[in-house]
Amino acid sequence: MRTAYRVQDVRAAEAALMARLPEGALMRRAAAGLAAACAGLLGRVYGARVVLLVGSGDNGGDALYAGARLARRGAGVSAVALGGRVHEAGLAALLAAGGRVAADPHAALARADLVLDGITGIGGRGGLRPEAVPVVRAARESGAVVVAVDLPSGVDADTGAVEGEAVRADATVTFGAYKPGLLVDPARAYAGAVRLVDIGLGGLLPAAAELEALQHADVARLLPVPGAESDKYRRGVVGVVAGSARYPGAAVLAVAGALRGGAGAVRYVGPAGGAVLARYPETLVHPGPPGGAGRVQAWVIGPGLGDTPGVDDVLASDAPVLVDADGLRLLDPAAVRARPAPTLLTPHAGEAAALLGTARDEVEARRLEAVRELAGRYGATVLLKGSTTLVADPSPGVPVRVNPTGTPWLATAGSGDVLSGLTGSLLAAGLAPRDAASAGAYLHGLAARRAAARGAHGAGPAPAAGAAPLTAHEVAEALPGAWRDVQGGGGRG
Ligand SMILES: NC(=O)C1=CN([C@@H]2O[C@H](COP(=O)(O)OP(=O)(O)OC[C@H]3O[C@@H](n4cnc5c(N)ncnc54)[C@H](O)[C@@H]3O)[C@@H](O)[C@H]2O)[C@@H](O)CC1
Ligand SMILES: [K+]
Repeated sequence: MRTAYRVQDVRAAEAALMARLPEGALMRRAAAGLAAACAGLLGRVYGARVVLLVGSGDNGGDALYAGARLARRGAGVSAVALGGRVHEAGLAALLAAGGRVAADPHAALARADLVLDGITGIGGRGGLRPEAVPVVRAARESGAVVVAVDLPSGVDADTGAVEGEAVRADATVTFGAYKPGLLVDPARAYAGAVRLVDIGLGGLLPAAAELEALQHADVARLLPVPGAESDKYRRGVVGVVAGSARYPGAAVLAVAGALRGGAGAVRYVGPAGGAVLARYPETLVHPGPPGGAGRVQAWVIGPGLGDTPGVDDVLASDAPVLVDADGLRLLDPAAVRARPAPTLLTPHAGEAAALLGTARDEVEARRLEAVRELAGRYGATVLLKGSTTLVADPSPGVPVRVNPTGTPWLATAGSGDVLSGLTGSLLAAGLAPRDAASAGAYLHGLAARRAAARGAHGAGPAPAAGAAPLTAHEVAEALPGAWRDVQGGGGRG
């Protein structure tokens, strides 16, 4: 599991560690890790041209010390100062190692092989300052590898928000712990490949992280495994209320996901039973209303409903309920809060904005705040879909989960219906809402990657390149392969 911590928690841990160590020891550790990562990216350090963008704080100090290490190994290193002052000891170390201050920043950048962005780290406030913008653009356009020190300068470490311009890095070398902005969009997209350098903060960070990203082994532990005694009822029956005369396909896709989520049976309720049975004869179908459909351990309601029939009926049940799409319209916070069983809401940014009474852009810009706010308001677990899908628990202090398997290929019609069915099925199989949502998002993303990489049915690890457009059905059909990937472990714990 990857965990990310807020700046105040990272600073507190650093302060506690610094009190036990000689002056400057932490920065030397950080700089050593940073220089090693740069050397790896350069391949050959001797003769390489490195430019340091140096702000006025310790982030610039890290860049200067790392630059000194690279200069000692034969790199040509020059520093461009962008703040009112520079880290004095760091600059002295660079000069002593044979580095220099760039006479002409733009000329230095034009010839650079690698640029280290040490403008701001966790102390940065607001976006990039105007004077830094042309320099950062020149770095990006130079063709050099851009490595962000701790964080891409200009992004908000705690929220992942990006105001104005920020450094677009190929890689980020972060110290001590991940920060939320490295895992949540929009900032995550600026960070490139993120590498964590251990500076010894472990044990000094709070017990509960701000953010968690599950990996294969974590998801494998959550997935339901049928016991020898299991029958379909013990494995859980998921009820799917979806589709309409106008949108029968949503019913078929939600059922397609539900059949691959570990529940023992899928009960479809609604007017699209014929279309569902034609594709999945193993489904139990009922025309409705949901109250008369028979026993279920969890409900999914919303995909393709067109209107909101059955929502009140389902919310009145004492089983866990997943509400998606049309089911989210006009959803009353008081009715959700009053439920005796858990509720899981799965909006995309537009639906989340409607529930919060704000604009979609606002939600996109501040995803972490939006998902927490919704979970608090509805007293429900909330899965906010998007390029970095987030899952928030209604209890404060519980880490938000961020899904690491997302892919732009998932932005395809009907893929959300598959996710609803899959996640509802995991709920019916007995997973807690937060676990069902995060395991569902993880498998769904992995399935999309598999399907985009080489069609739905192949086995074995998916290649990284050569992806092609995919349909929601292919995502559903790739789910069993995604389960096998996760259960196989692949060493990605
Ligand atoms: N505290 C520690 O123990 C360690 C800190 N380290 C480094 O220190 C960094 C934090 O250092 P600081 O607290 O000095 O903060 P930063 O260096 O991140 O930034 C603060 C400085 O930048 C200026 N600044 C703020 N916003 C700005 C903006 N938008 N544009 C330009 N300048 C801006 C401030 O006036 C201040 O001088 C970490 O990100 C990490 O790189 C590492 O060396 C590891 C150890
Ligand atoms: K930086």
